[in-house]
Amino acid sequence: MKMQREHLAVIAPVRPMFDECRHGDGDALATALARCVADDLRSALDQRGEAKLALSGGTTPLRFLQALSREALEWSRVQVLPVDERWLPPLHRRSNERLLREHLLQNAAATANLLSLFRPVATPECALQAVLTQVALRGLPLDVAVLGMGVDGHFASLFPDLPRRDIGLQAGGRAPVLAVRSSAAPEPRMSLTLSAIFTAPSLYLHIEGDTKRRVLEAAIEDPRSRLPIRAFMAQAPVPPRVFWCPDVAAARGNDSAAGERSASDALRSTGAA
Ligand SMILES: O=C(O)[C@H](O)[C@@H](O)[C@H](O)[C@H](O)COP(=O)(O)O
Repeated sequence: MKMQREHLAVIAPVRPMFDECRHGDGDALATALARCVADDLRSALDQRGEAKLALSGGTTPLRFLQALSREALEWSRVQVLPVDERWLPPLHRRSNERLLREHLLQNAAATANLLSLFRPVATPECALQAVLTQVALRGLPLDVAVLGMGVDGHFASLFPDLPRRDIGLQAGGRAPVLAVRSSAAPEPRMSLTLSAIFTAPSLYLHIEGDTKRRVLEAAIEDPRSRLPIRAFMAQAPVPPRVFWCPDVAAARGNDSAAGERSASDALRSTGAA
């Protein structure tokens, strides 16, 4: 994979980057990120009369989504889509669609339009062509993409054991959506690929805790790293803006032993452990 070294040079001074992107705690981080994303959406609405926003699931985004839902803008002209979906019914507690409906599509953002990556069929593979067509026609190009990251260095549902890295983790990958099965995920997934995520001129990475910081630092500093987040940071057409706060997660107990194990596996895989 060709690494854009000049780009890494931009973000490579990692510790200063973490000084710049550091926010006191999860609440301050969520508010700051919501304001930046809302400004990006307003710019897109001013320029084109529409805006397209891709958001991650998981636990980190909750306060961010709630803060974003309170931002005043023309939400009825905003298309929101998950960067990935667990292959579960939209009412399931682990559904990312449910997360967005419950935490973003409320308050000012109640009128936003949600593009689902889920279809009521048995597997993501069965729905892939339909979802791919809809994402290509209605979801892209994005204006803003906000990614999270697992302690194993995954983002979206692009995990370290992804078999089709050429499609999922190459900027020039031939498909915007991929059906994913991974030993790291309890259910099959549908995920945007880097080629779809990179259509956004505004890229954000939203992470909390020192464990994720160490994984990200190691991935940025090691050109041999095969962690998915390395593929994102190294190929991004614009420098991703990292929003990070220190170990709030540890205080909440999110940096669990399992999380530490995955992180040390990830660090070992980059030779940084
Ligand atoms: O569907 C998902 O789970 C997300 O899209 C995923 O990529 C998430 O961003 C990371 O797993 C981090 O999750 P946490 O915020 O819960 O650590």
